[in-house]
Formats: sequence, C-alpha cells, structure tokens
Amino acid sequence: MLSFGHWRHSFITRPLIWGTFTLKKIHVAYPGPETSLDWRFVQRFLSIQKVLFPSWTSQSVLMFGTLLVLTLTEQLIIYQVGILPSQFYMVLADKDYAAFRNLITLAILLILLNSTLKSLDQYICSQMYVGWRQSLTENLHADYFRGRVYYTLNVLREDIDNPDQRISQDTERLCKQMSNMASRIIVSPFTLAYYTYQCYHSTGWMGPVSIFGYFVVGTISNKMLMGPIVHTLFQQEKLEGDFRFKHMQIRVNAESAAFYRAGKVEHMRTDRRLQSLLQTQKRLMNKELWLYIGVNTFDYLGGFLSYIIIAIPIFTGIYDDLSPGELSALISRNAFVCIYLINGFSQLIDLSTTLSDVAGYTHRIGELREAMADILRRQCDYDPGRIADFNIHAGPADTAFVLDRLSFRSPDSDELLVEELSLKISQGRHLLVVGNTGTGKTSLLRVLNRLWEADSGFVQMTTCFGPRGILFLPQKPYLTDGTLREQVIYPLKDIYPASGSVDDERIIQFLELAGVSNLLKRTGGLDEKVDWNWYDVLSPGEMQRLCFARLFYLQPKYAVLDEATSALTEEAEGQLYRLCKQLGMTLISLGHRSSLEKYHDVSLRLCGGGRWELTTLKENGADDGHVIEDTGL
Ligand SMILES: Nc1ncnc2c1ncn2[C@@H]1O[C@H](COP(=O)(O)OP(=O)(O)OP(=O)(O)O)[C@@H](O)[C@H]1O
Repeated sequence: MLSFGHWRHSFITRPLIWGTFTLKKIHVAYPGPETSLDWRFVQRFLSIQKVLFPSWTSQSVLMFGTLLVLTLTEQLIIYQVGILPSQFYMVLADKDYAAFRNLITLAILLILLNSTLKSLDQYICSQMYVGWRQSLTENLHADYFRGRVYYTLNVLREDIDNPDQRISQDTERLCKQMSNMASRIIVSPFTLAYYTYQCYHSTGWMGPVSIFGYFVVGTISNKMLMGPIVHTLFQQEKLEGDFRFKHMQIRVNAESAAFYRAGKVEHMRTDRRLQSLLQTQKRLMNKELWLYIGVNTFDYLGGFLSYIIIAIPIFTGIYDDLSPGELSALISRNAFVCIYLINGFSQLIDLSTTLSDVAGYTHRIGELREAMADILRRQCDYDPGRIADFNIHAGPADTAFVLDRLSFRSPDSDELLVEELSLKISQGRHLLVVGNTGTGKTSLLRVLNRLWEADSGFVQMTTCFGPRGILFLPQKPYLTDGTLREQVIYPLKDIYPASGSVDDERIIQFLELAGVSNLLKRTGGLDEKVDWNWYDVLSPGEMQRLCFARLFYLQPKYAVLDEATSALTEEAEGQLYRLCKQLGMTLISLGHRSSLEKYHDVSLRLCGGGRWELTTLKENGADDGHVIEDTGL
C-alpha cells in the first residue's frame, strides 16, 4: 500500500530514522593547510606513530628493537675500526711485524662484520618500511571505505584535495622517508653520549662545548630555512595529484574526448597543470637551495672544527711529553672521536631535509585522517555493513521507505529541490519518479540512500540494504574490476562460496535473460581474469544489461532504478522490467520515457522549486497486460 499524508506519529521512533539536518557542502573547520614544523605537526606525527606502533608487542616495535641492537653493535664495531689507524701508527712506528699481521687480520674481520651489520640494518629498515606502509594504508582504508566516507570526501568536501594520492603516494613516501631516518635517529642518542664522553676525555670541556654550540647554531638556522619548504612541499604534492588526476580523466574518457577531437584542448589543459606543478617544484628547489647551502656549509665547517679542537691541547703543551709515534697515534684517535661526534650532529642536521619531507607528508595524511574522523562522527548512524549479513531492520514487513514532510536541497544551492514530501513506498506498488532535468530525481535517491542529508523532515528505511532488501542501480552503470562473476555478484564479495556449479547455472541463466550471454565467450568464462577495462569494451547498453543481470542475481525485494534502461530500446526495456516483476521485485524507477508508465502504479512528479505531485497510474494489482514466457525462475 502506498499512501501519503502525515506519518509523523507511527514511524518517527523507528531505528533507522534520520533527518532534520542542514545540507551544505561541508566547509571545514580547519582554517587552511597549516603546514609547518609546529605543534600540530607533532600531534599529527604522534597520532600516525600510534598506528605504526600499535602495541609494545607489535611487529614494528620488535623490528625497531632489533634495529636498535644492530645499530648499537654496528657503532661498537665502527669505533673499533675507527681506532685501527692509531694502532697502525703504533705498530709501524715500533716496526712490530707480528703485531702488524694480527692487526691486519683483525681489521679484515671487523670490516666484514661491519658490512654484514650495515646490510642487515638496511634490510630491517626496508622491512619496517613495508610493514609501516601496510599498517598506515590499511588504517586509512578502514576509515575511507567505512560508511559513505569515500563518497563524502570525493564529492561533497572541498577541503581535502586528492584523497587517493594521499592514501597511495604520500603514505608510501612518508614511510620510506621515516625508514630512511630510523637507523640514524635510533642510534643518535647513544653515539652522541658516548662520543661526547670520549671527546671530553681527549680534549677536556672545550671540545664538547664548542661542538654543542656549533650544533645549536646549525639547528636554529636550519629550522629557519626549513619552514617555507614544508608548506611548498605540501603544495607540490597537491599539484602532483591534480596533474595525475587530469591524465586519469583522459584515460577513463579517452573515447569521448576522441569523438570531440579534443586532443588539442586536452593537451593545453594538461600542459597547464604540468606548468603549475613545475613552477611550484622550481620554487621548492629554490628554497631547498638555501637549505642545502646551510647543510653543506655545516658539514664542511664541522670537519675543519675537529682540527681546531685537537690543536688546542697540542699547542697548550698538554701532550709535550709524548714520543712522536705516541703523539701521532693520539692525534689519530682524537681526530676520530671529534670527527665522529661532529659527524653525529651533522647527520642530525642532514636529516632536516628528510624531516621537511616527513613534515609535508605528515600534514597531508594527518589532515586526511582528521577529515575522515570528522565525517565518521557526523555519519555515525550510517551502517551499510548490513549488506554482508542481511540483517533486516524491524519495520512494516511490506514497506521499504517512509518519508514524512521531507525537504532537501543540493549542496551548493539555497533552493529546495523537494519540499515537505510525505510518502510510503510499499511492496507491490511500483513507483515511477519523473520530472525535468535537474529537478532532483536522483537527489531523492541520494537522500533515500543517505548519501545526502535531508534539510528537514524524516526518512525511514524499513527494509535492509542489499539482496532480499533494497538495491539501487545508479544512473552511471558501475562496473568493478574483476571477472565476469565478480561483475554479476557485485556488491557481494562471495555470497555462495560453496555452491559451485549451481551458482554458475544461475549466473549464466541471468546473463542470458539480461541479453549479455555473449560476454561469457568474450571473457572465456565466468572466472577468467580479463586484462581490459570493462568501461572501454562494453557499450552503454551492454553495461546496463549487465547491471540487470546483477539485479536478477541478487533479487532484492525493492529495485531502485535510476534511468537504468536509458540506453536500451523500449522493447528491451519492457522485457527487463517484466522480468524484474516476475522475480517479485517492487520497482522504484526514475526516467523520462512515458513508456515506463505501464510498469508502474504510482507516479511522483518533481516539478522544481520544491513542488511535487503524486498520481495513481493504475489500481493496485492491475497487470500491465504482458505475460512473458515461463523462464523457470
Ligand atoms: N554533488 C553535487 N553538488 C552540488 N550540486 C549537485 C550535486 N549533485 C547534483 N547537484 C545538483 O542538484 C540538482 C538536482 O540534481 P539531480 O541529479 O537530482 O537531477 P535529476 O532530476 O536526477 O536530473 P536528470 O534528469 O538529468 O538525471 C541539480 O541542479 C544538480 O546540478
């Protein structure tokens, strides 16, 4: 029974109620990309670390621990290798051949051990990179694909550019850069402490104090040079995403563009994006030039500083009582200790270039995570996971939707598309929604499917989403990547995993009924992997027929069809509609063709400016006069 009027009292307390929201394109609370090395960076970085190191016993923590042990051992060996020259000075000055031979053997052993440890260190860093990338990407996917987040992010939110690029490329680069930094950072506190002590031991307080002072000056100047780089890197990544998206747009719409012979204009537009990307890249390089000058100057001055520090005790006469051999050995040993301490600091300064990259990517990923969390908070009542378990919500058994004084508008507009629509969509009463272009027909489905929020009033979905419930066929046929079977059973992953050939027969039968059984031959079978893009090889009509095969397979109680037969002849349309009815589906159709009227009982006309009309096309139960052959379904 489909009726309209005031429904407020009996239905508004049911579980799937939503409404009374203001729909606007979401302009975000963040004032804009804050992309520097600030407190926000620290917060975002720490929250990403929680994903990478979820618990003390996680694999990442274990690998990090192993890396720490390895790098510390490596440092011990490096120290031994570092003092070898001073020992060589001693044995050569003493002309001690036996000690020289032993020293050669020791040097070879230490070098072998050192290179093995270094390789292991690199290997663990690579493993950590893969593990981190997996954890972070999966974490982002979990939010991105939850509810309608991916839709809201890509269609309704303007503040987050290129979410796809943030998930794929930026995450990869962040993990790569962090793994590059890991072994250097992890060992720094230990080596700095150890060599500071050694330096103090050799040169007194002068050595460590001058090196620390030098490091502080270097850090401050680098921080100043890095600030603008982080922001420009953020910009560059955005433009990189825009450029790639333009190419993807051409790839997906190559045929349409070719029909327009649009090579020239697309060339111009793509080059324009490339230019703005390259300009930003050049700006980034100009800013990096100053940072590189700073870093390199710091490195070279560091090497020079070590000799000044060593010179002080020599010129002040502290080592006057040593023989020339002992003095050479001591200078060699001290030089190593000072140079290594300065080198430890230089490495930290060198990391500033990597850190500026890390900060840029951290902001991009952090911003995406915050936006997704924000969307999830707003849509906490949305639960499409029900498709998997077919959990049907309690409600009148014969009803799909109840609308009560529903008003809604499009995100960019202040004008209502539909005002105060009250209506019940029940089993067996087929509804046709008509109206001029842009009057809000598809938008009504968006509100019913909860992609858009209503402006006021209530919408209640009393049947579950999915097979045996409600299924939507969108205006643009959606074909996933995968085999023919995966196309037909979409959006199910595998509903009948153990059914084997029985399911095959059903799928083949439905493909035949939908008029696309030829696809079986083209693909080579239901489960043959195809290397083509389905959109490139199927005609629009074939795509629509394939979507009907999907509908027959899933056999929902209610099928919502948005101009689902616009590319087919009236005859084909009639056949498919009658099959749907024969399979027991109640149809809610959107369309422009008057030929559709005969398959429906009630018509809802959207007249624009919020107005609407409901008309009965035929009495309940009246047949459309067509009987189709017994298909044995
Ligand atoms: N994501 C969006 N952001 C802003 N406005 C939108 C969005 N999607 C649709 N609109 C606008 O909402 C209005 C209603 O669109 P809708 O798709 O419902 O039209 P329709 O009646 O289905 O038209 P058609 O018959 O061409 O399919 C249109 O003016 C459209 O431009």
